[in-house]
Amino acid sequence: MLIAGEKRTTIWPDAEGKGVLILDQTRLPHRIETVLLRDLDDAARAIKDMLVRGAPLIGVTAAYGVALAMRADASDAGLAKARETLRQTRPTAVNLAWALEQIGQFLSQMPEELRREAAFTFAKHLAEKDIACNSAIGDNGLAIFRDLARKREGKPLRILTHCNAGWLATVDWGTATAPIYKAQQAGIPLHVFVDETRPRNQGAFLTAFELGQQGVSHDLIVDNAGGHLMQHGEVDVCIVGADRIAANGDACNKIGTYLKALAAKDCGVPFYVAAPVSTFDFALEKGSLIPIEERVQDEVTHMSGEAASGDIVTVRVAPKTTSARNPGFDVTPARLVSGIITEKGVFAANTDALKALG
Ligand SMILES: CSC[C@H]1O[C@H](OP(=O)(O)O)[C@H](O)[C@@H]1O
Repeated sequence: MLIAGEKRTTIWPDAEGKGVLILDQTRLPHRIETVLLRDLDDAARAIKDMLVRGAPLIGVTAAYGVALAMRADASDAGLAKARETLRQTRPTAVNLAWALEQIGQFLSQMPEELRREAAFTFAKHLAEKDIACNSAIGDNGLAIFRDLARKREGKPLRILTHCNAGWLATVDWGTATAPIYKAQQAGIPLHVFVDETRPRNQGAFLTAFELGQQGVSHDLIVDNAGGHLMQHGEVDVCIVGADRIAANGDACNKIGTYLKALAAKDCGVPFYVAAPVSTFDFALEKGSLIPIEERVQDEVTHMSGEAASGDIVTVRVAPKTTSARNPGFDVTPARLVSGIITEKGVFAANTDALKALG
């Protein structure tokens, strides 16, 4: 359960064996609520409707979704159906396809009668691996933050991040936030500028919530303020997550990331992408080939929040006659990326060393 300072987690098997519990991220920050996923359809819906989100967490949830499916039908056909149902939920984060391939290969090699228990064991393994992986990303990113902090001569290191690549986007630690939490633990003074990240407000709702829970100094900013702060020397480093990274280091992340990278380049601010190797898609030579999820218009024409009554409400903010475009992600070219922080180390984009990870 997520209590500041105690074990953080976003997904865990129900102790009574009824299914898998998740933190319902559509209710944060106003409500801390869990949802029990009982079957494949529950898991698919949780990913598609973003009760769980974030590339690594989507992958782990999909693995648990396969495990839930095996309880109903552990046949080859049942396994194929589970993989296809979950694959169709969201197209951009490659961790989804990666996790389904991993658990699919693992289960297809064993007799049906063993798959039910083995699937849950494998999903738990992926979850534990995610935690270790993100902790290593944190350690590798901490080295960068230490170097940058030295120039601050005791004043806070000022970090800008976009969307939520925090522990809420993973099983724990996060990717972009892992170096932040490690730096906090190491006693490095820091302050984080949190992009609100329209339209789903993952920054305002999730990253701000996380940092508040952990006691990390931060300011929420509108998405369009980041360039101004960088122009005025108020940002020392940008760090973001990723949903899919092409073989050349082009990084696909939440919509608006590309604009931050452009501003960072123009202002001489280091711009880092933090992601596990499982977020790389080495089959794609460049980022323009990454499928970009187009989500529903209502996410743009409406906003949700907590009313004075304490109810969570959604209101229309655009005229009824106004349509909307809602691409969920954009691609930051490798030339704008200072480095990619992985569990295996920090790599310059578009290099042979990076490609050798594949
Ligand atoms: C650690 S991956 C986080 C990544 O996923 C988010 O997308 P979404 O909230 O739509 O799942 C966003 O792109 C984050 O950077």
